[in-house]
Amino acid sequence: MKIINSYFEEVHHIESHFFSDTRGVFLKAFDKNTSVFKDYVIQQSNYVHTKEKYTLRGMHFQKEEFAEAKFFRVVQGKAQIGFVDVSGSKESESLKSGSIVLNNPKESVFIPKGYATGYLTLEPDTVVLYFSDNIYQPDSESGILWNDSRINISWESQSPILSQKDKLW
Ligand SMILES: Cc1cn([C@H]2C[C@H](O)[C@@H](COP(=O)(O)OP(=O)(O)O[C@H]3O[C@H](C)C(=O)[C@H](O)[C@H]3O)O2)c(=O)[nH]c1=O
Repeated sequence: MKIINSYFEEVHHIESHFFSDTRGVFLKAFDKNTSVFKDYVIQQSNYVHTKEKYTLRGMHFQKEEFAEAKFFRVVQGKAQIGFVDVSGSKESESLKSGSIVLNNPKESVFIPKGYATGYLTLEPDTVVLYFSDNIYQPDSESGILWNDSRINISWESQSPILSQKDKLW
C-alpha cells in the first residue's frame, strides 16, 4: 500500500498494489506495515450498501474517548468521501475540509480522529467497506450538517438524499 496524496498532512489517499491473473485480482486491503497503520487497531468494520445515487451519509463523528480514525474503501460503485476537521474551536469561520472521489477498490482513504466523515454516492448500488479503530458508542455520536457554511467541500450534488438524523445536525 502506498500514499498517493495527502491533505493537511494527515488525511491520506492510498493505493493498494494488486496482483491480477486469469482468475481476477488480488489486493491487500489492509497492511499493518503501512506507516499510516502502524498504531491502528481495527475495532470495527462496516459494510454499507446504498441503493440510490446522490445519497449522502454524514457528516458524523464520535466525541472524546470514542473518537474514531476511519479507513474507507468503495468496493462497488463510486463515492465522494468527505472529511471535516472538528477538533478546533466551534467558533471557527471555516473548517479544514475536503473530499476524495473513490471509484476503484484499489484505492482507499484514511481519515484520522478529530474529523467528521461522510460520503455522497455517485452511482446507484454503491458499496462502501470501512474500518474504525473505536467501538460504536451511540451516546457519543455527533455530527455537522453536510452543507454547513464553514465546510469547504464541493459536493457533486446540492440536493442529496439524507436520513432524518443527517438533516438535523
Ligand atoms: C455507525 C454505526 C451504526 N449502527 C447502526 C445505527 C443505525 O441503526 C444504523 C445506521 O446508522 P447510521 O444511520 O448512523 O449509518 P450511516 O448514516 O451510514 O452513518 C455511518 O456512515 C458515516 C459515513 C459515518 O462516518 C459513520 O461511521 C456512520 O455514522 O446502524 C451500528 O449498529 N453500528 C455502527 O457502528
